[in-house]
Amino acid sequence: MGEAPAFLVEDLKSKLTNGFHLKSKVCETAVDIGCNRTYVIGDPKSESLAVRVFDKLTNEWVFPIVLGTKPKASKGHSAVVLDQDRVLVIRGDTSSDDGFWFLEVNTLFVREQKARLGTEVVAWSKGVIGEAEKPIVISGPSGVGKGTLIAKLMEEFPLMFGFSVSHTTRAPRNNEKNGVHYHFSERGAMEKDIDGGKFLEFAAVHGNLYGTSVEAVDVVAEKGKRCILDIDVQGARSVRASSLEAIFIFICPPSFEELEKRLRARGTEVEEQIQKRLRNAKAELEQGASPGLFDHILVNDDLENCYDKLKVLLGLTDAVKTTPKSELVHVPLEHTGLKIGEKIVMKCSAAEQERFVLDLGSMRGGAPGRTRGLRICAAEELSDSELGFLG
Ligand SMILES: Nc1nc2c(ncn2[C@@H]2O[C@H](COP(=O)(O)OP(=O)(O)O)[C@@H](O)[C@H]2O)c(=O)[nH]1
Ligand SMILES: Nc1ncnc2c1ncn2[C@@H]1O[C@H](COP(=O)(O)OP(=O)(O)O)[C@@H](O)[C@H]1O
Repeated sequence: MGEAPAFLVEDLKSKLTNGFHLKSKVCETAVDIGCNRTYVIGDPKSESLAVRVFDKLTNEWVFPIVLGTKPKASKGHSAVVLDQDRVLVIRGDTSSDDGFWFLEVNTLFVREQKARLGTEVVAWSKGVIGEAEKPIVISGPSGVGKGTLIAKLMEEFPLMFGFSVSHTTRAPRNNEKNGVHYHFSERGAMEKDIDGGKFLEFAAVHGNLYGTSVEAVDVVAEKGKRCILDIDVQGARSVRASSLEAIFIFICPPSFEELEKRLRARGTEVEEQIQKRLRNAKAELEQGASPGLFDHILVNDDLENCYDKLKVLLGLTDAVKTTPKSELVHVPLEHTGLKIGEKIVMKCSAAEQERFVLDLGSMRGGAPGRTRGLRICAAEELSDSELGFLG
């Protein structure tokens, strides 16, 4: 594979000196990161946001493994280098809740995956406007009442909460539906997806494999709902260490005897499994008390009482706060932009008067999850010199 045709790469590069310009119908862009690599994004044929890398040291094209939830195809996009770790890709002709995507090329997550997979890796992370409500992690020993409490939340607030459907190698219980309670999986297939970086966390629990896929969390966020994860203490530790900021709640039984009584009364495990779960419960109860792991510990004695406390923790008792959805804007196919510090000043073609600022100053998170905290503000918030660019 010879040298990239210079006209292709040069033509495609965002003109970074004074901003970047998307000529309408441009389905391929190129940006330089570092002195040896040009990242080419897009494919004119399929309009997909495929990624390939031209390595100037070897004069070879590199086709990386692409992780994370991928953006949909786009009739045109623009690309601007934010720093040595990520490129902002703006999909034209979309609304702002699906318009801003981050191609991560050297973040900690990408570097970890490169080391693990031993090959070139990039990862997409979808930009989320505003501060989506934090996900909620609920842990506790088998039989304590996690599922019961979560079911009550989902029933009372169906539009607010979404359940992160885990994968597991455990066999389904009589009342459990595949894709609803769990994605019931073969161990081999699940391990392959874990190796492919598709899981936020996974753990061996009671002799089975359980895991939360990135998609499982994104699907809930995609619906604008608050994600609830029912995962064990090992999973809680992994999420605590990840870029996914969450609220961590541990549910305790009023006594060990009561826990055993509930587990037996539920009638879903055979004796051997009950014994295993009770043995594990002792360790889980200790873990639940570990400093800095869980934000809240709730004793599930009387169910209604515990449920009321859970709602207080989640701020559900007073008039439900409707966080004002930040103004969604339309990102037209043809747009021009200028990166000024942590702001992207967007100006649209003459025909469209939209002009707005994408403020990245408080963005955080990232692949394999989403990049949150983006802010859209009016151009009027700009200084005169910044406005000067808008003409
Ligand atoms: N780490 C992790 N644990 C999970 C996940 N899904 C379920 N678990 C935990 O696995 C344990 C067993 O779950 P399950 O077999 O449904 O039994 P239950 O606790 O009696 O409902 C529970 O502690 C769950 O919280 C997951 O995606 N990741
Ligand atoms: N506060 C409670 N008092 C008595 N029984 C309860 C209480 N909470 C849950 N249960 C019952 O205990 C059993 C285990 O509850 P479940 O939600 O399946 O626990 P987990 O999901 O933590 O394994 C179920 O039969 C449930 O109806």
